Amino acid sequence: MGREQIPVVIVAGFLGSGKTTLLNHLLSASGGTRIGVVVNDFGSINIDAMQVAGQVDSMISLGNGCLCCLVDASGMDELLERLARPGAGIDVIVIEASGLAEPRDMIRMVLASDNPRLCYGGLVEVVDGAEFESSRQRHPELDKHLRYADLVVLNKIDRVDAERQESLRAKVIELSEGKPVLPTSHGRVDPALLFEQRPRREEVVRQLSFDDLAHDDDHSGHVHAAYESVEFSSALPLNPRRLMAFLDSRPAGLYRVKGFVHFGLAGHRQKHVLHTVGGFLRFERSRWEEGQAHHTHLVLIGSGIDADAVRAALAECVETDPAPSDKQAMLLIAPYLR
Ligand SMILES: Nc1nc2c(ncn2[C@@H]2O[C@H](COP(=O)(O)OP(=O)(O)OP(=O)(O)O)[C@@H](O)[C@H]2O)c(=O)[nH]1
Repeated sequence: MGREQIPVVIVAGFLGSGKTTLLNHLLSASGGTRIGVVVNDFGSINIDAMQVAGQVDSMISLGNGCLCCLVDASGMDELLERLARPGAGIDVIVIEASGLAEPRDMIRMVLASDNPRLCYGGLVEVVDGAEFESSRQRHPELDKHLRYADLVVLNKIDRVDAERQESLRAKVIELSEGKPVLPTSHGRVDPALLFEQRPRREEVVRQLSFDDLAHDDDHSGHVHAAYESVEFSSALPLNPRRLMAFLDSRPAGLYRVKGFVHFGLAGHRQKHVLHTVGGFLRFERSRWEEGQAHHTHLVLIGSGIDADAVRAALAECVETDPAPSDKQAMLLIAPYLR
């Protein structure tokens, strides 16, 4: 079986919003997941400490260049190629965009990559909750950045009065057009939201861990970003038309869908691995493991989603025809097949 694809997650956000803090949190809470990091300003990341802790296996610095200026997609490809080479053993790549980067260009560069080992892992836009209104006034383009986000981390919520938090969140949801918005402090997002977590590898000698090195260990009173996770399984095949209708109209708050689907149509009985991040959708055909019963299993993750409604909508996608023959329906899947 081939290696799983490596998601490339872009962390963007205005200057000082907390991108580096979020990245440091992901590194310290990643367990055994190996994160390859691309940063273009390493001033604030304590690289020596991370290397001591064995948390960062590969790090590529772009010095003082702005990442979004690398518009030549092949340049980005090369950069990602180095982190994606099988020998590096990297599970996920996180690009920390400089505060001035144009998120749309960053997404385009990642999507343009033709490296089959990589997949788009989403744009995480970090917002400084405390400075939100004043930053918007000075930089109206920030509103647009929110629209491109797959997930918005509403950071520094500890600096926002309790009575203002709800209206602030509502405003960010409105500007991001319904994207999942997670209020946090110190970027404490559950890494499971962004990538698969692996158990800590035993060979990593834990003399000194990043947790030990991190300065603010006091988690009391900190907000942990809340999200919902829904699981759906079916031993019966799914109807491709109905599944595509569900995916086309999925709520904006549904950040990720991952898993595999069984469409019981003759000629299309392979395992269809499904991966969505925000508005991005991809199917990949794969083989069922030896002896594995053909079935569907999906995990759906989002914020502000109605778990029962999502489950009910998926139940509606179950094939009712005992001998499905609508092969045309697979044409709806074809544009998303890799
Ligand atoms: N009170 C508070 N401070 C925070 C929070 N998150 C980050 N900070 C502080 O805000 C400052 C900026 O955080 P960074 O993580 O460096 O922000 P950044 O987005 O990487 O900044 P640039 O690289 O300059 O764009 C640092 O002093 C952080 O310690 C938070 O949730 N609450």
